[in-house]
Amino acid sequence: MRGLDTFVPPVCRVDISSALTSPGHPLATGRPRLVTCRPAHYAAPPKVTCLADGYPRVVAQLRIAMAQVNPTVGDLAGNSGIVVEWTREASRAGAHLVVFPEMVVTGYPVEDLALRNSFVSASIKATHALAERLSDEGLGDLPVVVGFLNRREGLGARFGQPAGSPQNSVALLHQGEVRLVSAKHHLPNYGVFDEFRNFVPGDTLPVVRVSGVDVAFAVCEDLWQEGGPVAAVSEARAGMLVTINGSPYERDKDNVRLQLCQRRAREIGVPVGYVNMTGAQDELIFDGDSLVVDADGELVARAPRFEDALLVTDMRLPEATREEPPAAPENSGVRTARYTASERPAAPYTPRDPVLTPRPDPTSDVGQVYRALVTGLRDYTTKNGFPTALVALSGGIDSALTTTIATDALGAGNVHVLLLPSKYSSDHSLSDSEELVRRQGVNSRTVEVQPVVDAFESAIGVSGVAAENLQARVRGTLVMSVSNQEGHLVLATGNKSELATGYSTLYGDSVGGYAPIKDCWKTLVWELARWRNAHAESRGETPPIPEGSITKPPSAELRPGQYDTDTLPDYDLLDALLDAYVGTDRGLVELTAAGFDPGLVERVITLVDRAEYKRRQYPPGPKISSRNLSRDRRLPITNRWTP
Ligand SMILES: Nc1ncnc2c1ncn2[C@@H]1O[C@H](COP(=O)(O)OP(=O)(O)OC[C@H]2O[C@@H]([n+]3cccc(C(=O)O)c3)[C@H](O)[C@@H]2O)[C@@H](O)[C@H]1O
Ligand SMILES: Nc1ncnc2c1ncn2[C@@H]1O[C@H](COP(=O)(O)OP(=O)(O)OP(=O)(O)O)[C@@H](O)[C@H]1O
Ligand SMILES: NC(=O)CC[C@H](N)C(=O)O
Repeated sequence: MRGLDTFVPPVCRVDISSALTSPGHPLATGRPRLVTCRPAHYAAPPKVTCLADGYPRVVAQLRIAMAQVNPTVGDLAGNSGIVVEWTREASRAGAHLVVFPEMVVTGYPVEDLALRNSFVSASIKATHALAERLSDEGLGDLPVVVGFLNRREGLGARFGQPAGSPQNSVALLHQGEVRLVSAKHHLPNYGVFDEFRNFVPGDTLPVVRVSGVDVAFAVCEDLWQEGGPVAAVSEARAGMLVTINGSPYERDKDNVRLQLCQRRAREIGVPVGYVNMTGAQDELIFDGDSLVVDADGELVARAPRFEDALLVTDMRLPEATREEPPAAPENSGVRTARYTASERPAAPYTPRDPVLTPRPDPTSDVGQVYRALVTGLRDYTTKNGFPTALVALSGGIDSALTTTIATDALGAGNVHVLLLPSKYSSDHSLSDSEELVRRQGVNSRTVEVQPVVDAFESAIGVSGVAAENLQARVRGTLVMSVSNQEGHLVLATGNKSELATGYSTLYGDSVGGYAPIKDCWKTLVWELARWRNAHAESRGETPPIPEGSITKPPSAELRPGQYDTDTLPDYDLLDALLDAYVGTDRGLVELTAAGFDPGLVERVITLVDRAEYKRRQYPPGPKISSRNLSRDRRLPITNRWTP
């Protein structure tokens, strides 16, 4: 039995060319969210493409629409509605083909919902209903490619589902029917992904002949791995490869994706289209960034980031010449193959090419992180049905930035802040908070915490760190009570440096439903605040964050004259060390060899390892790094191993 690495799947084809009429529409312009691309070479005489067999191909024209949209997990009806709406837009734009992201019908990732028979059945039903609805609404002639959750019949042993095993699949909808189905071949199982737990792999390459061009499809990770469907594209003599993706945002990943598409296009000698989703799902943010590269790897078209968009691109592609009957089995196009334990899950992709391409997106790296955080907060809040958010505002940078992200995501009217001074709060704590409230126009109220702290103290008698933490816990209780009473989502304000070292109070400042900056090192928190203020200034607006909140030395203000640097090293050094430890799994020996002081390394490693229990209880928050402190890094709490 061949392993996944070398397995080249058979091709399943469907030819729908004859059913298609010429689009005959001019490219629509000026429509909202429609990005049309007419690459320079479009107007030039068609290039004659020579394939591996040396035969020149006639060149056909294909107008392909890639819909970068924001589905919601589990909202099958809402997601189907999105597909219909954007298909209509693609039809207006005269597209020959419209392609949606990975598992757009169910939302992505569905995690263990994939293991529920009822959910798989609902997804299959919704996909068939979607094909019918598209036809009923006069859109049946336009081939629509969607990702959905399917099942492989007769292969249920591994998942204990008599009806069959779940598959992350792609479907072609055309003229009221699901015409072709095929499943993702490479299942990512690293970082945040658990697809080997949830799906069985597919074993076919789907190829659709549309307007005379053979277009092959693959699903996300299939592009990242050697072998499998992408390797079969040349053998299938397809004229273009289109991948449907649910590729989460990480800093610097846009370049990696572009280079990957470029490399694959050169390898297989045909253009590559890449459609990704937008929005956020729990901790993951999807930044869109859909793109098309030609057979030489040149960037032809690129959609905006973090925004829904329809990327319409005119391609000149080799016309399919082989007289070949569709090879798809009668109904689904899926061939069954025995799944064996020798098939391994996909390994992480390591870019091989040096980063040569200049960053095409003009937005700065920090600006992109900021947009990602806003997207994450907006979608978590709205998709979970919260109209408003609540932050405890201390005048420090963490709560100031958290409030600002909330204001940008939800609007000032939907953001509430509590000012909760205690006897240790500095004057600037209140004045900086009040200044932020004035600048942003959020809803604010002040509650003195001291009487409540005093009442607790007299009831149980606490001292030292326990007394310090009591203030934080009283604040946490007040914030949760207001949320409970009024229905706001509480935002925890902890940053990644605090989470890593355990520098927060359990059931105190760590309470909340969502933690917008939990994947941002403290040094990045300052950068983000400066970026946001500079961005406002560049637009002639008042900077939203008071300068004092950015420049003051960080302090928990739990006792007089307390500063973070009393117990933690300077944040530049701390963050560099934390990034090396958390981000790369290096231990004491390697970190010391890298130049960090051995005593400091030992101290920091101990802090990080001991705080695992706190991190497990911390709210979810948007992932922006290649290794967050949630699913990207899974460590035991009970652990006597020291690295
Ligand atoms: N393995 C484990 N599994 C489950 N629970 C475990 C545990 N180990 C300890 N615990 C429990 O955890 C509790 C101790 O944790 P906790 O109550 O949080 O308190 P603790 O970690 O002792 O102290 C909090 C630290 O965070 C600092 N802080 C607090 C607030 C804000 C900021 C800031 O600047 O933002 C900094 C504060 O100055 C102090 O250094 C104990 O009750 C202990 O029983
Ligand atoms: N006086 C206060 N009023 C309201 N909330 C407070 C107050 N002090 C602390 N908090 C809450 O507790 C969180 C932890 O704040 P703390 O002052 O301990 O240090 P921090 O981690 O540097 O945060 P920040 O930079 O926001 O001050 C704050 O972000 C805020 O949400
Ligand atoms: N959905 C997927 O298969 C995602 C995996 C892929 N490597 C990515 O992050 O883009």
